[in-house]
Amino acid sequence: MNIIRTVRSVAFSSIPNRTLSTTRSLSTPSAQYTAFEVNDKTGIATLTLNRPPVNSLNLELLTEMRNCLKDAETNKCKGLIITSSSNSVFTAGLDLLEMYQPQDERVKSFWTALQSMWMELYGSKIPTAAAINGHAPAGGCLIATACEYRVMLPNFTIGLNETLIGIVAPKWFVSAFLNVVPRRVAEQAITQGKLFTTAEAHHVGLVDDVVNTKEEAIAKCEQFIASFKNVNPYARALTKQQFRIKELQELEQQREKDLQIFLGLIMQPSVQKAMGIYLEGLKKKSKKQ
Ligand SMILES: CCCCC/C=C/C(=O)SCCNC(=O)CCNC(=O)[C@H](O)C(C)(C)COP(=O)(O)OP(=O)(O)OC[C@H]1O[C@@H](n2cnc3c(N)ncnc32)[C@H](O)[C@@H]1OP(=O)(O)O
Repeated sequence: MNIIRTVRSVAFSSIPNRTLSTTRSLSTPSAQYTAFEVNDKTGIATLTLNRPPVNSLNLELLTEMRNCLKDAETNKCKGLIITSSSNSVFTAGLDLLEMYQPQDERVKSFWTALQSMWMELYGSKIPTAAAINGHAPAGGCLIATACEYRVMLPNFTIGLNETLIGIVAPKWFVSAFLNVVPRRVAEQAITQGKLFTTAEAHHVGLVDDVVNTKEEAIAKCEQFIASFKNVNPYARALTKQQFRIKELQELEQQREKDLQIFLGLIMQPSVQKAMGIYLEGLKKKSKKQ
């Protein structure tokens, strides 16, 4: 196995001690919202999202994620697991504050960073797995469906709920969802903005397995990655590419158009109003708790 020399990480207390003896993480001053570790024994990288309270995906977090994904692939890690440092939220999806009353240049960089992160994850040559240890609405579901394997803890929710906020899930969000659930289930769920419970998600195939603890979820992801141990990585990567190249090329060729569609949509006064009301509702709920 290649020895990893460049690993981006933020040290934080929620990394279980169990992993400390066998994992390595090097800090970079710019990594604020992620921890990135590589297990020396297995060669598997773990990317932990760590932007309290709900890991909402802002420009900086998306940029860090992309850098970690690139590092994992460049350093020929055996696979990559994405999880969260929170006990209840995998990620709350895109940071609504990036899209509500946005600044022109920042919102463009934000969307471009999301496109880049998704292309890196969806097109990754190495096996990818999501240990979904909390709620995963919208952008959270996007990250999960970009991975090759998903395992989830009970009593959380996952799905593309954009229509409930008055926004529209872009085509590439839908394509990845369609890879894992039947078309009819997808159409009904996405138009309704349905968030599936863990049990429902398992039933329709949106998640592959359900386990009770984060440790078990990581172990399941490791098992999935280890299932490729006798497979030639080059042949595996090219085969995976055959399944995913269409969506990747479509977005690559239409990045600017996709950005303009996004801007056109979120800048509509009615969409801004709906987003403002939704955010207000979240804040009221949060104060009551
Ligand atoms: C063309 C446009 C396409 C765009 C595609 C969009 C994709 C997206 O991802 S849009 C985002 C969709 N996300 C959601 O709808 C989730 C909203 N959040 C929740 O439902 C809940 O927060 C939760 C279930 C994820 C977690 O619940 P809980 O642990 O109870 O935490 P709180 O609700 O109390 O939230 C704490 C704190 O965080 C703020 N917040 C929550 N989600 C977001 C978010 N996505 N963006 C920004 N901020 C968020 C919430 O307002 C609270 O803030 P404070 O009141 O200031 O503490």
